[in-house]
Amino acid sequence: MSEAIRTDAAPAPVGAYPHARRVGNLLFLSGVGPRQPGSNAIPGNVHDADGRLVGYDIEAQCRQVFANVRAVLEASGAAWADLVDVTVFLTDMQRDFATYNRLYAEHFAGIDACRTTVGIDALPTPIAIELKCIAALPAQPR
Ligand SMILES: O=C(O)C/C=C/C(=O)C(=O)O
Repeated sequence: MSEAIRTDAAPAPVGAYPHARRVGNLLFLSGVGPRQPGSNAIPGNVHDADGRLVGYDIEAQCRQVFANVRAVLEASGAAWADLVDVTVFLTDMQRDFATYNRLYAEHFAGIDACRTTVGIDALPTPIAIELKCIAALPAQPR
């Protein structure tokens, strides 16, 4: 069984891809950032009068990206506890790792998902964090 999942509860993809794809009991999530579903606003981003990004709040972005991952999981019939592998992309590792790592620990306590954190130059939208997740659903349907 293979099924693509799309939902209005998470920010719209910025290209030709679904929010997730389920293959058997494995659920592969596309990369998701902290844009707000329905508006594309990015929590904590600060712009100058000309609209240029002059600062951002990594804590607000972390909380929203975790909420967006949860929304995709729930739209797919999965739960936060089903996460087994998480890849995290940060555009400013030096500035943001400690805050992100603290919030990650709060959200993933008891989950024991594997994790990899990668520093990168940029993401397709002006965000500071993106998550790429894999979940394993229980064998029995919920
Ligand atoms: O969700 C975003 O804001 C940006 C993420 C984009 C991608 O992961 C992609 O285009 O592949």
